[in-house]
Amino acid sequence: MRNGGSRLKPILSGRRSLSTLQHSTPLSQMDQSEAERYYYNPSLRWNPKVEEYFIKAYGADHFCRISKALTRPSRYSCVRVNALKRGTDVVLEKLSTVLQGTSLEKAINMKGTHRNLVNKQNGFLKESSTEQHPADSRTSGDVCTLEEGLELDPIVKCQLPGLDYVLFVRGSGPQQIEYVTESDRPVKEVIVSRKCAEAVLRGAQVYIPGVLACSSHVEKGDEVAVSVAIEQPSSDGGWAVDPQYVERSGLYIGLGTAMLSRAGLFRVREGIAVDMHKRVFRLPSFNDVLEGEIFLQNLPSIITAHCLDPQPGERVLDMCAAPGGKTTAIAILMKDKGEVIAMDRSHNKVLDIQKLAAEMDLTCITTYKLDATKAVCKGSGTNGIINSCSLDYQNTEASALNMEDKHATRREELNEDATSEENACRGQANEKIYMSKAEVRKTSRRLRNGPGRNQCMGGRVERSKGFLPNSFDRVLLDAPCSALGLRPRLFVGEETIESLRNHAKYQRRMFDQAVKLVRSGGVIVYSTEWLRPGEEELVQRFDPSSTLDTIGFFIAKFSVGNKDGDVS
Ligand SMILES: C[S@@+](CC[C@H](N)C(=O)[O-])C[C@H]1O[C@@H](n2cnc3c(N)ncnc32)[C@H](O)[C@@H]1O
Repeated sequence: MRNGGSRLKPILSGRRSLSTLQHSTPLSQMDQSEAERYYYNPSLRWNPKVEEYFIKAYGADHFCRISKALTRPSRYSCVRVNALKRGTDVVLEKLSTVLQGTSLEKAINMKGTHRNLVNKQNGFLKESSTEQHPADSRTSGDVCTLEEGLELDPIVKCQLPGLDYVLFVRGSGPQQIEYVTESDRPVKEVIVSRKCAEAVLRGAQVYIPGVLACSSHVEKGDEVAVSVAIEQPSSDGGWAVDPQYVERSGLYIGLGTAMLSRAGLFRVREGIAVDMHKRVFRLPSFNDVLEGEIFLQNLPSIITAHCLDPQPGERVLDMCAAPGGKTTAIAILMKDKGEVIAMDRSHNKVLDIQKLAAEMDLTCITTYKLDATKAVCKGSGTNGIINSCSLDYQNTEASALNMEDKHATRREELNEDATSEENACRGQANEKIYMSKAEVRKTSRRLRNGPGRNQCMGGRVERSKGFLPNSFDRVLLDAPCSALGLRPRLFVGEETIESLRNHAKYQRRMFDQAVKLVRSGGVIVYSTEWLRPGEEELVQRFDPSSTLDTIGFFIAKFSVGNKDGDVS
């Protein structure tokens, strides 16, 4: 990859929110290096001190492999079936039909497999195929690995005990893609935010908020090459995204069809911007597929809820619950009987939990906006919930929040910030000689993540002042963390040694609250990322060649004794 450091433009140099990319050279006249930039091989940028620390801790080779593995998605998508609505076999058949009838079929390469769902064996739903596969020679009773299972069948059931409501859908990659046009003209381009690209690599389409820049003259229906704007070192010693930055070698994630003209991409605020038809990593998109019947979720997240082992009729607390993946898994395991209290610090995210619960037809979930570090109430009350008050936001600023909450919430909600403001903000960037550091940070974050949502989404959220000690049978603490370990990750430079350590300190405060909230004899499950200082031993065990969807995840289950003694 060429080093374009000297060609870096300052982050705020863009004149418009959606920059125009200029291409004038026909492909045939491009020099070799320019034509060769169309591939995918990003290298993960770390904070130098974190890199130094991890190299020392894990060894250069192991760390290099971890770093590379993080930039690639897993080779399958993991789907949790809403067992209260459908049986896994029914969903498996439905999914096969849905996938066969659409462009998703190509994505998972179903060709050559003649689906004839006949046999169930060892948890994998097997099929008769005209092609004999070596794994077919195994005798009844053999257990095949996930890799083998997916070789045989594009969709397989999980073999882990108790997890037969989990399906794996085969993907593939990296693929070689030809970025050429018939007319020998340079392919038109769309540059997307990093968060958008990470989702696309996992099978999503490119949505409008993720688009940062676009070639001129893109019309609806044009084929466009999609690349990602990743943070680069900036002149002030930090990191910055410049969607106009010309050095794009190794940052191409596929080809798609523009669903709108360039002008349309400027105008519209939501919807699909680019329908990806050639992906570097082929994984199906599950947008609008069997809504409410399935949920796309990483395997460790599913295992976390499973590990909590919630029982029907119990009272369970999910302390950092949004968007509600684990909350809904817990409610389903409880057969929607009992009470799952799902809290999150962010108003909008609480709405996400409500939306997901409604989509899955789950009624035992109650949501609250509450800071998990203050989850134990000080006063007394009934029913374990103190002084909860109801707040009704209708697209207003969160003016009713006190300042402390407001700051905390703002940090979380920066990713959800204003689309309309963004245009103005970036438009003003050139004209303004002075911008406060906060404004620069905000703008930089938006360039990185895409504009996201506009303030509060509107909707009713209950705000709780906390719960009584010993009031839950089980508590899940899926603590906020660096998420280092979830793949794909295309940039990790913002994590410093200090921030990685701070996650642990913050989590400790939440864990102390969890211990108070669970009753004697109850259970706490704590889950977080793996890659952080002080836990080298765990990381040594990680195999970067694994195809798992999460390469660093830590789950711990604590049985709480008589509360006077220790938690074990
Ligand atoms: C790892 S995510 C949780 C994912 C979720 N458990 C799921 O499976 O869908 C962490 C969540 O913690 C929330 N959070 C961060 N700090 C918090 C706090 N002090 N109190 C409550 N929630 C917090 C964030 O808003 C974020 O939604």
